[in-house]
Amino acid sequence: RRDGDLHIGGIFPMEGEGGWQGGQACKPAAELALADVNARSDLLSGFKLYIHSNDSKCEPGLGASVMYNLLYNPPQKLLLLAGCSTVCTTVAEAAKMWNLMVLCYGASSPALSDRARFPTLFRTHPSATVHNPTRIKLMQKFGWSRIAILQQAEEVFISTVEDLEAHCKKAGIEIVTRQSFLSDPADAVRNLRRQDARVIVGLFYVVAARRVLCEVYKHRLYGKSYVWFFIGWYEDNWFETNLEKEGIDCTPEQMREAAEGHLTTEALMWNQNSNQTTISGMTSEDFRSRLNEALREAGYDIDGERYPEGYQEAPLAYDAVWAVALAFNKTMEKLEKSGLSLKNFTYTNKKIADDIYEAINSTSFLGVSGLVAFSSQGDRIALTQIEQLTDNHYVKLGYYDTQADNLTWLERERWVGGKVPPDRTVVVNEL
Ligand SMILES: CC1(C)CO[C@@H](CC(=O)O)CN1
Repeated sequence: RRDGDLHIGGIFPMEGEGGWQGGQACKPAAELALADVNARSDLLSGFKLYIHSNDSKCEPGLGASVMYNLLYNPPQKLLLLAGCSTVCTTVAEAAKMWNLMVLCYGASSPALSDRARFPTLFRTHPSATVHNPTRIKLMQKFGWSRIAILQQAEEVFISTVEDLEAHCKKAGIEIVTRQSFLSDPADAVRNLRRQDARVIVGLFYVVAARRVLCEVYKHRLYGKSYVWFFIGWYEDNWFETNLEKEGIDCTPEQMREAAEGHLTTEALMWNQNSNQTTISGMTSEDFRSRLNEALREAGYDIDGERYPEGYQEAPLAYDAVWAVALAFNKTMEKLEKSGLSLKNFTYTNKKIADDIYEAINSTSFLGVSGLVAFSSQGDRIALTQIEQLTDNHYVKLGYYDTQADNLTWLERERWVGGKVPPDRTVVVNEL
């Protein structure tokens, strides 16, 4: 019989001004998973898993101090869960000194895909680069081989664009111009028109996206001769809210007109097949109901559509705890063969750390966020979803499985001009 307790650290972004406060929904989701794995007699039998957590406010410094407090206060922790790219960068860079795995449920930065800097990092949240093969696939599908890029000067978008450029080069797609801006996109948008850009990939946070869209309206860089790729994880009506508050001098009608027809790409975070039973015995819709119940109890007005931040990513946190439990289970079985257990883990014991690494590295299970598996860089392997804004609401156009290079297309796209916009000015020779 094995008995005892297994402890991990949880660093959740709950409050804070900047960044992503996704811990608000992700912490409750992780706690649901903790209850579920502890209720399973066939998992970690004889052991109970505990999460000791604190708020990072999505600030790397505070995240670091939360980590030190977790490590220098008993009981000893076996692994760290964390959210936010900035916090994961700091925590994952330091954790290797304690032989600790770090599992990030809310970090999209491409910079984290680096085994040299982050040898023990895994993430159930896909890298922002997961959009790029999908963008290329769509360009090939619609015959666009001449594109432009408009990006906000933020680390996550800079490294995503570098990855996109590499994909374009490989696919023989020409980038006629790459414009970036800090916070005011006016000049950058004007330059797009000068370069006669027609197919434009836009990479910016949602506040900058509203500024871009108003400039696009003013420069008439929309309609039947243009195609915009935006990021798909903004809130649904992002282009008509907060206009006054953010000093956008376009009306909701003008914003809607400029937005009509744009495409979006995003990583799938909720298993699409809603009646498929996952490892927990729940479907992703069962999970949604349980999460909503937990959030109501925490005081969120879910029925009034007042969702906490991180709701979209909650399945990633839920599945992260399952990945830990399954990896510990696998490690325990292996250690038992040599008369050891996870209770023998210490911060200086690289041997057991390597066993835990191996176990996480070979993860493969169906979670509420879909198939959970990691690349050799510890990145989440995920499907992407493509949508188009038609008559002011988002229509699902299809899904893309990069690994299998399989595009599921629903034939629902509609073009303002009734046909696929060309990627350049088409000269019609008079006969
Ligand atoms: C899709 C998004 C909003 C991207 O940023 C992640 C947070 C981060 O990368 O810091 C959370 N999920």
